[in-house]
Amino acid sequence: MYSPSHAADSDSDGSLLSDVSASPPRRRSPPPPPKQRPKPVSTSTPKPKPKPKPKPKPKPNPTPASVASASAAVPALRAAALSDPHGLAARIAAGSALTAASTTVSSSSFRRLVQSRNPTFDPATAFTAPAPSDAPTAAPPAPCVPPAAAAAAAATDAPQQQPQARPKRVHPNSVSEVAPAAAAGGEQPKRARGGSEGNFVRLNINGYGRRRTFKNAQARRSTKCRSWRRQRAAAGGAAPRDQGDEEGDLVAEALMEREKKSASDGILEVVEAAREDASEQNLERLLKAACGYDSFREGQLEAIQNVVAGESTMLVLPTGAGKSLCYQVPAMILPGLTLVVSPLLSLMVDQLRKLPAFLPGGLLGSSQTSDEFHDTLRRLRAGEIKVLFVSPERFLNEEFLLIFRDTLPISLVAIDEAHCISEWSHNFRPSYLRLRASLLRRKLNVQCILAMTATATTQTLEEIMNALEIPSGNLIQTSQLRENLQLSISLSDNRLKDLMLLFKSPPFVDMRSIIVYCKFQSYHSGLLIKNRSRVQELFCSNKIRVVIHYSLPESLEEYIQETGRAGRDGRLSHCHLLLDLSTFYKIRSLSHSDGVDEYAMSKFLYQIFSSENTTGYICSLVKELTSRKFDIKEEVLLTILTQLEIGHQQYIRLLPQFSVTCTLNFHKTPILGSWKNRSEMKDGHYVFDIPRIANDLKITMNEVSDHLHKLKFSGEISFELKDPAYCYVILWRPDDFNALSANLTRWLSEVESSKIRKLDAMFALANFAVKGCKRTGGCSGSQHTPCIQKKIMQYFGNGDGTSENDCRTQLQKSSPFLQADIKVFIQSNSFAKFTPRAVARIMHGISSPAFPSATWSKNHFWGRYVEVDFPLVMEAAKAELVKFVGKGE
Ligand SMILES: Nc1ncnc2c1ncn2[C@@H]1O[C@H](COP(=O)(O)OP(=O)(O)OP(=O)(O)O)[C@@H](O)[C@H]1O
Repeated sequence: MYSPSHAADSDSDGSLLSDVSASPPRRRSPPPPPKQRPKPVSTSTPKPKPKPKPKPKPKPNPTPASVASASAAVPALRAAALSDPHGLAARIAAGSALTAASTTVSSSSFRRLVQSRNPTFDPATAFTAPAPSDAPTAAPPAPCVPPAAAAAAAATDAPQQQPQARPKRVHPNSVSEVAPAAAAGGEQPKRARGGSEGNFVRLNINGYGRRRTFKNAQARRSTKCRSWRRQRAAAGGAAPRDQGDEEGDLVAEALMEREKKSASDGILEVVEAAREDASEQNLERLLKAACGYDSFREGQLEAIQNVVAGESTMLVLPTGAGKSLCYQVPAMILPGLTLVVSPLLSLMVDQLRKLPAFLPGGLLGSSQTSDEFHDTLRRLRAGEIKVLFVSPERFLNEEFLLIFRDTLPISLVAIDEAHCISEWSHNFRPSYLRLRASLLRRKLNVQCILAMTATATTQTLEEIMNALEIPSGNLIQTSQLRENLQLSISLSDNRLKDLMLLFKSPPFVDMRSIIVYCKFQSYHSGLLIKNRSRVQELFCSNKIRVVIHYSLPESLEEYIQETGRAGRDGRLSHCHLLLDLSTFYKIRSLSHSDGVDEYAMSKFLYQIFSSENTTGYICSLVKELTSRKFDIKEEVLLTILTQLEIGHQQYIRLLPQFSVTCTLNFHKTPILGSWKNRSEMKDGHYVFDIPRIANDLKITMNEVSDHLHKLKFSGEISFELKDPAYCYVILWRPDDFNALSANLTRWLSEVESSKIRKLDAMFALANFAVKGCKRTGGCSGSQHTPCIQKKIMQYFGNGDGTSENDCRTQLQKSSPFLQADIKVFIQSNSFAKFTPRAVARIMHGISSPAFPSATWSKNHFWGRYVEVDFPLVMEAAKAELVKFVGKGE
């Protein structure tokens, strides 16, 4: 197993650096097997939808046995690591374990848990308290009051002293007003009841009150008019139902009756009608009743009908065109849960807030507190959530899958910003790599996927549809451009001055709400909270009329997305781009910050699969340490690990990230024998590695952590967790490390090239507008709407997303002083172990984990050659390093 101390030792030769001496001899890697290409994607605008084709019958739900046999295909892992890796099942069943603080160590469930997993575990030795002198001598602090106890005390005292305030009615999806729930036992926020809100929908459209096995995939397009009731009865009727279910049904039925009576707005009736027959008329009635809109916008109806019929669909609508509605309406109709995967917390919060009032939503983000997480879990299990927003990081990890085991049927997975799946998109996200139809089907029994994006080239669309197994006939695409945007560009050598001038000149001078996109500073920097909320509100309420790009966007996709923030209400709006060369060079340089040398990749792979890391055991890589050691950014480390998990061969299984080093102090209970043996004493504290304890005791890291929390809440210990790490279990060791590292390096370098091509295409467009446009096709002054639109259409119509670009001429091919400067630089910093890439990054002013800007930007060569193409600088550095090493310096 990897531990921080090992990390420090294992690269003692420092040989990762100064790798100019040839990499270890290796066989050339075989190219990865060719990807299966989907049928060609039509990009006509808008595209008439082909007649529905008969589809193969959806596969029946895998039985638990079939799921078990599928998972048995991978090498056997320890039961402990697989069965309940985070103790979630237990926590879900028993409520929050953290609040059960009264248990003592000797009677704790922890002991039973360890014994059940590890029969050879000897509690007598493990839990025998050593002599008191072994315990740290620090004076015990005042006993902590467990939060649950404090909450309970507050709950019993408070009402006697104060008259009860009338509960405030809140929108069920109000983000700001719903306080995070206290741990179990604490008071939960009250939800709005009655009328057409929360409960009404929970009971009537969730279907959780009764256990149905309805699967929307069973609906066919040709049966859109088939009764939803009949489908439900057919699918669910045969399943044996136990008494508990029947009771649940009765309760649900009774409540449904009650709620029906109070449903004054008749939404239930409209929802039922749309379930019976998802015709245009019924869906429009639902749209009117639920959202208040009279008609669907282009693409919406078709997408909704597709999804309701259980057909996976790719939806490409411009920003602000109303993509969210395409999962909201199906969520009202479909019986199970709708999961929405979204890349940014702010997006999720915004979408959650915008759910119709009676469509209850929840959120599971990667930065949630444990209380928030447990509150969402509780609401999920209580059937109070119909639409769940999930971050891609949370999605499909073991902890997440456990939530859905057995209980919650999922009708639809909607993937927002689906372009993040494709490494050829402008915004590739490693965590999106896990979103594959095969995985969704296997792990969550999801049959229907809705992928949504505002911008994607044909190559990106192909890749998304391939990964999500969306038939080419199910692409719904309208123009990626909105007609109400006036696009202008001007060349600037003093952007701040030009920005100020712009603000003072028409039409910008009359505008009250403006967004300025700056690459290197966020919108709220330096804003007072009041102003910041106003900007946020304007941003969310579609009232932005002007967008100014102070820096060049990194791709045409980004340009479209960002300009798309303006005029979302359809009114004429203005978008101006200030083009300057220095920003272009800076951004282009930064595009090289993710690259990895093959040699570093190979060393990293050896670390992952180090012989200390036993197959089937929990292994960890401390993020910061590993990143510095291999000079690879943390996101790139994660990308590589994810590839090892989801590639053609599954080498590892990623576990949730965890802080793996624990520093412990005992206040009451002397240290557990088993833990003591595995700890080091440092400055009077016990320090141990959580994965090591988990592996030795055959329990999960979450179980170790839960136990620590219990002891902490009962005032027996205090502890600190540090060293956030990537955690994984090895399933399969690579046969050929060299081939694997060559493949991964090549893949990363292709991703990097694609990023650069996109930036170059953006630059080419802007450069053409300011220098090449003859202003004959309707362009005038800095107004370039016609020529920009034309170029954008060409770009998106072009298979690989590239377009002719003239930016390369802007980059210098070389410089007479480059070689000499590199020589001086290397000689004057001979203490450092450089790679050619590291030298080139410094010459380009790019910070990296091993050569951070905080240290290296003081060097006067920092960023000096930003205008010379990066690969050329790398070549020059390599030549100099070879000479330097050759001389034995
Ligand atoms: N059929 C409709 N009629 C009127 N307004 C609609 C309709 N559909 C959606 N809208 C409104 O359009 C606005 C934009 O919708 P939404 O946020 O779903 O757009 P989007 O396509 O997801 O945009 P982005 O790509 O920027 O996230 C919302 O205020 C929404 O209520």
